[in-house]
Formats: sequence, structure tokens, C-alpha cells
Amino acid sequence: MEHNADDDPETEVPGDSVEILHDESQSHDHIADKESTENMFPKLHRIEPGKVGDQVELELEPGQFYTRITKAVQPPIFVIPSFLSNEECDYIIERAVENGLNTSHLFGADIESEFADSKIDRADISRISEQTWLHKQHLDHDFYTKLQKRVAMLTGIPVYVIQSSEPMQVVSYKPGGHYHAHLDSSDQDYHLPCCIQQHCGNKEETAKWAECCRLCRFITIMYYLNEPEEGGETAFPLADMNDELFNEKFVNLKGQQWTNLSRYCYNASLKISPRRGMAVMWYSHFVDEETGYLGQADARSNHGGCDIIKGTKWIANTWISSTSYKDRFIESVWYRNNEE
Ligand SMILES: O=C(O)CCC(=O)C(=O)O
Ligand SMILES: [Fe+2]
Repeated sequence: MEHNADDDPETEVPGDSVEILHDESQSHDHIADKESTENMFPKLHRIEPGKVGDQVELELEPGQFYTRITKAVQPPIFVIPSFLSNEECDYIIERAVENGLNTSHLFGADIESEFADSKIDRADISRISEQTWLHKQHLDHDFYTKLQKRVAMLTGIPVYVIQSSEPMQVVSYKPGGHYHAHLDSSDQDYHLPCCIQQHCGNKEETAKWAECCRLCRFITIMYYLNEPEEGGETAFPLADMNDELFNEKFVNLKGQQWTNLSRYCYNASLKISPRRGMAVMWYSHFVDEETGYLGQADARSNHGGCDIIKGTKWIANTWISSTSYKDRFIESVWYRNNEE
């Protein structure tokens, strides 16, 4: 098994002891020098994927080894089998059920009208699933901190950046359920503030939400909490696609059939079958070469969930958000200082 020395985990969890400025009145002038700025707001780390099939052993917790396997290079997509234990999977499902699930929506789109339109075939509805959000207070403290440290070790992203991101989203699909290909983040309106930094009221469930902020999800870590009996693969229709095909499929056919995973799942360049406890990790954005912070969204990260044929599928998402350079001092609405 290949061992990549560059990826050796540090003994210290990234950013575990980092203090950040929480006072929004602090202006940039208070940041004494470049070095301290970069310690507090480190540039984004994107793991080098190597080549498809590469395996790297990682000690993400003392004495606990995990294998990170490269599934694609553009964008980097990895799977980590048994990232969650069976007990952890069950625990997340239990908490989600306890919390109650609601119909999933789509950021910036009106899914209600798709459901309401009797002429729309179920296969053509963008998303059919139920979901809930698990905030810190819904989860056992030890579970919450342990998982965040494991995620920090996996990604090389500081714990406080992870804590500044959204709560965990848990999603459940029944037969016929799916999620057509999409980006997890926003690929436009780069002038808007990131949603993690902006109180958008309770507009989340409406298309209007996208008018007030944009999603700034740099990394997705998606966990399979169970295995459906049939179907429910996660498909990346454009991963590692050469430029010519990409232009043909994405640029020329923008918004057309390839996103429909109910009909075209088989055609995707990468499909991952759900395995209980497995994590799938990918980058939805490039790192801005000039600033080292959140860059443009990567269209090749389009992905979704194919139809469940038989059984139920449970997943959870951890999204790690990052701001762009100009907004790096604005505190996240999810980060609560002195809480620990
Ligand atoms: O269900 C899947 O496999 C993909 C889910 C997904 O893309 C999402 O929840 O954003
Ligand atoms: Fe997604």
C-alpha cells in the first residue's frame, strides 16, 4: 500500500488551539502583521489526489488508521471506507428520526412548484428526499468533537473553520427518491456574502434565500449511513472528463438532460455505491491562486444521487465552508466563541 509522507497526519489537530478574532469591530488595521493573519486565517488546503486508485493510510485518531482512496482527480474525489463506525451511523440516523425529517428543498429553486405540477414525471423532479439538520445541541458532545477532529485531520482544515460551517445535514431517500446532478455550492453571485456569514431569516426554504447570500461550500464530506438494497449510487457525470467532452456535455448542453440522474445515472463518468460508514469527500471549488482563499466553483464537481430502486438510503453531509479573501474577518453565524 502506497504511503504518502506528505499526508502524514500531524499529531496536533489542525487549528485546534487557534484563536480567531470574534469582534466584528476589529478592523484589518488590528492585524499586526502578515504572519499572524495567516496563522488565524490560513490559506485553504486542497489535498493532492495523485492518480485514480491511489491509497493513502492516515492515522486520523491516535492508533486509528483509515484508508483514503482516490476516485477522481478533476475534481479530487476520495472515498474513506469505514470512516464512521456502525454505531456512529446508527446514532446519526436515530438523532435525525428523533428530530423529524421534512421534504428537501433546493437552494435558489422552487421545488414546491415541481411537485405541484402534475405534468412533471417523478423522474424529472430535481430532488425527492427528506432531510433534517443536526446542530451541535442535537448531538452528544463527545461524538461531535471526535467527529470534527477526525474531519479536521482528514482535510487539513482547522477545527474552527469546520465549526464555522453549517450543521450536519441528514437525508433519507425512499424508492424513486433521487437528487439530480448539482453543485453543492454557488457558482455565481460571487459578490454576495457567504450564507454562513449572513442571517437570512427563515428564507431557507424558499427560492428567495439565494438573493441574500451564496453557498461557499469548499469541501463536501458525505457519509453513507446505510446501504439501500438496490440503486442509490452517487454519480459524478463530469468527473475527470476531458475538455472536449466536457465542453460538449457541459457547455453546449448546459442545464440539459445529463443532470437527470433518474434517466442518465448509467452514463456518469464516476458512480460510487453506498457502503455503510464510508465517507466520500470532494472539492466544489478551486483555491484562488492569488489569495489562497475560496476560488471559483468547479463544474466538474457536479454530482447527485441516482434513483433508489429498493430499500432506503440514509446519508449525512458535512460541508466545510470557506469565505473568500475579502470576507475572511467576518465571523460565521454558526461559530459561537467560548462555547467549548
Ligand atoms: O445522495 C447522494 O448520493 C448525493 C447527495 C447530495 O449530493 C447532497 O445531499 O447534496
Ligand atoms: Fe450534493
